[in-house]
Amino acid sequence: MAEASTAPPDQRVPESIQHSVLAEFAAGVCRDIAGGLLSTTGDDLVPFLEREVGRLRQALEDPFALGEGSEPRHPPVFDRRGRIAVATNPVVSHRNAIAPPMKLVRSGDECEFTVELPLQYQGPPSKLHGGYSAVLLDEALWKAVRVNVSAISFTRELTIGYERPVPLFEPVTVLARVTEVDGRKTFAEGEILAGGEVCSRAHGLWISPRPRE
Ligand SMILES: CCCCCCCCCCCCCCCC(=O)SCCNC(=O)CCNC(=O)[C@H](O)C(C)(C)COP(=O)(O)OP(=O)(O)OC[C@H]1O[C@@H](n2cnc3c(N)ncnc32)[C@H](O)[C@@H]1OP(=O)(O)O
Repeated sequence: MAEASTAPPDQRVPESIQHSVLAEFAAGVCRDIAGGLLSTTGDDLVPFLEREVGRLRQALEDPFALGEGSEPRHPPVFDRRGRIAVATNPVVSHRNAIAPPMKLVRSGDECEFTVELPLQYQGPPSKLHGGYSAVLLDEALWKAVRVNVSAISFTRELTIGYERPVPLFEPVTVLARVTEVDGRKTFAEGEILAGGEVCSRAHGLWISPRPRE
């Protein structure tokens, strides 16, 4: 994820808001195509693809169809060196078609995210692939560390417990919090919940790299 820019406000956005909205809309269409390719077969396939391409074509021809005044969630920014930084994060970026995207709803001592996973994340039928549960938890626990510890840290260890399957096609909650800070080491834990029940638990260690000599 791109770190917030310290550039003056008039230099923060290197493209028009409309283009940023269009890019995020296009990422959404890509997500819908990715899911639709797994659930649409035979005679339905071509009409499905035509519909999705049509949505994109319409957005290109008439950007206002995307909703006047709508704001991009993750517009590119200039970084401290003046380079364009696009939010590439594969879990939370609205501009990355790979990301579901998982949305931050609360940030503080505990971080809370919500996400609804479509078919392209399936492991067992209608359930989330376990590796992807780890991806969601890694991101959420990293965020809790980022919010509560000043130095940027990287995941050194991550342990996941799978207690119940995580359902697809419905909102799930991901919670994360720091449990201990010890010098460069930060320990954190978190859970994925569906319908108020814990599905997966995680704990791990994040380390900020040794300062350069
Ligand atoms: C740079 C600018 C970027 C700007 C923009 C950033 C944006 C960033 C966006 C990222 C968004 C990603 C969100 C999801 C999070 C990821 O996915 S992060 C990516 C996955 N993780 C990685 O690639 C990390 C790979 N590992 C590494 O690079 C290095 O191991 C680390 C983590 C930097 C640590 O290296 P190190 O400083 O050499 O660590 P080391 O000296 O071995 O250990 C440090 C201390 O921890 C202790 N320790 C090590 N392991 C353990 C353990 N298991 N238990 C207890 N203690 C331990 C050691 O004994 C040592 O203790 P002391 O000797 O200090 O007492």
